[in-house]
Amino acid sequence: MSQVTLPHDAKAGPTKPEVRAVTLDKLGLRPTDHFVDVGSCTGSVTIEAARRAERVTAVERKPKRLDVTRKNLGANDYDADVTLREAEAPEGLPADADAMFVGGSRNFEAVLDHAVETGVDRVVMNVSRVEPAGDAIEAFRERDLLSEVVQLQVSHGYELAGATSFRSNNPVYVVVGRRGAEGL
Ligand SMILES: C[S@@+](CC[C@H](N)C(=O)[O-])C[C@H]1O[C@@H](n2cnc3c(N)ncnc32)[C@H](O)[C@@H]1O
Repeated sequence: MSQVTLPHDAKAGPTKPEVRAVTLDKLGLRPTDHFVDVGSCTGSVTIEAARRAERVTAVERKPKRLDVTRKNLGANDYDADVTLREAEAPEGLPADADAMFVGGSRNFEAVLDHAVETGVDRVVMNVSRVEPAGDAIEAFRERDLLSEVVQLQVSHGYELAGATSFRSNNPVYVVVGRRGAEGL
């Protein structure tokens, strides 16, 4: 399968490929799944999911960014039935999702409530700042969703004076939830 290509940019930028790889692994998408991407922005996660799941709903509050999702989807191959919704979640969330990625953190507690109420099986939320990460972990725990927290620190090599040095990205906290999880 070809790499995800993102010819259209959005201010918030995509979830980085290495972080997407771990995120998608933790979501454990199945061919029959309905996946929902909260805060689709560039569509990078939407596209990856649309290659794995049967149905995908992408929800994005900013119309210009939803347009970027649409255009980047158009530049990639995928098999899923994809629905795009301009809404601020929990508004616009489907009631029959199996797996959910929370890439946009507005109203995340209400989004998690919706996930619990509608029986979403797997929920992953990515957070890059420490205090919001703590809030997210606590919110998952309170809802019996908390299964795992992974801190990712990705560095890319570059040539420096004839040798290889590394430039590091900010750490990302991947909060992994499963319905009825027993906690950490
Ligand atoms: C960090 S970006 C997500 C990046 C995305 N995963 C990608 O690869 O391009 C966060 C996005 O979520 C959107 N957002 C934040 N809270 C939201 C909500 N409650 N509902 C819908 N969109 C939301 C923002 O407008 C922004 O575009």
